[in-house]
Amino acid sequence: MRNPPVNSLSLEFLTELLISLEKLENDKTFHGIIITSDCPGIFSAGLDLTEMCGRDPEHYAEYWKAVQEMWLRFYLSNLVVIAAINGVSPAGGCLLSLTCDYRVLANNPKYAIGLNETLLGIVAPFWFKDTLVNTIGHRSAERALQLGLLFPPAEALRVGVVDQVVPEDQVQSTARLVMAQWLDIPDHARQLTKTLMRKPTADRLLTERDADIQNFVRFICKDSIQKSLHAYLEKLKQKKG
Ligand SMILES: CC/C=C\C/C=C/C(=O)SCCNC(=O)CCNC(=O)[C@H](O)C(C)(C)COP(=O)(O)OP(=O)(O)OC[C@H]1O[C@@H](n2cnc3c(N)ncnc32)[C@H](O)[C@@H]1OP(=O)(O)O
Repeated sequence: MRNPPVNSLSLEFLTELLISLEKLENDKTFHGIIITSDCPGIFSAGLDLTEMCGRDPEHYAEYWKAVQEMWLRFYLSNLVVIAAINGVSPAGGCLLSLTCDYRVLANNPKYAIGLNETLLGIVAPFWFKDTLVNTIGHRSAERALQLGLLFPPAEALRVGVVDQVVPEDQVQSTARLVMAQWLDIPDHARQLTKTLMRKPTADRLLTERDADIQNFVRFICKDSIQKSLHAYLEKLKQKKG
C-alpha cells in the first residue's frame, strides 16, 4: 500500500485497492497476495477521517459502500491473502488485516493494532465486530471493542489478533514463507473451506447492506459525532506543534 503519509483508506485509495485485487484475482497465474505498507512505521491509519467529516450524506453513503466492498471482497477472496504488518494499524487498518488469512506483525512496540473506534467516540459496526469475534473470540473481542484497545505486538499475539510476531527485518520473508505453506494446500479444498468458514459472516452484511449504509449515514451526520471527529482530527494536526 502506498498512500502517503499514513495509508489512510480514502475513497480513491479503496477504489485502487479493489481494482488491484480484481486484476490479481482475474489473472489465473496468481494464487496469493501479501498486503504490506510502503509508509515507514505505518501499515494503515484506517478509514480516512476526512471522508467522514464535513461532507454531505450522499458522500458518506458512497464512502461507506466502498468500505463495505473492500471488506467483502478481501474477506471472501479466493486468493490466499497474508498481511505483513510493518507498522501501526488502528481501526480500519486493523480491519483490513483481519480480512486476511494470516497476519505477521513486526516486533516493534510502536506497532499497535486493534479496533480503537470507541476512543474516537464512534462505534465499530456489527461486521467489524463479527470479524474480530471470529478472530479472537467473544470475550476478548468484547473487552477490546469497549475499551478501544490497541495491542502492542506481544499482547496482539497473546490475544490472537495476529498469528506471528517476528523481528522487523523478517516480516516480508516470513510472510513469503507462510504463503508457500498455504499454497502447498490443494487450492480448491482450501478455497471451499475458506468460503465455508466466512460466508455466514459475509452474508449477514450482504443481506443488511443498505440498512447498514443508512445507519452509518444517520450516525455520522449527528452533530455530536461530527464534533468528536473534528476534534480528533484537530488533535492529530496539533500534535506536530
Ligand atoms: C460508525 C463507524 C464508523 C467508522 C469506523 C471507523 C474506522 C476508522 O478507521 S476511523 C480512523 C481511525 N484511525 C486512527 O485513529 C489513527 C489516527 N492517526 C494516528 O494515530 C496517527 O496519524 C498515526 C499513528 C497513524 C501516524 O502518526 P504520525 O506518523 O505521527 O503522523 P501524523 O499523526 O502526523 O499524521 C500525518 C497526517 O495524516 C493525517 N491522518 C492521520 N490519520 C488519518 C486518518 N485516519 N484519516 C485522515 N487523515 C489522517 C494527520 O491528520 C496528518 O495530517 P496533516 O499532515 O494534514 O496534519
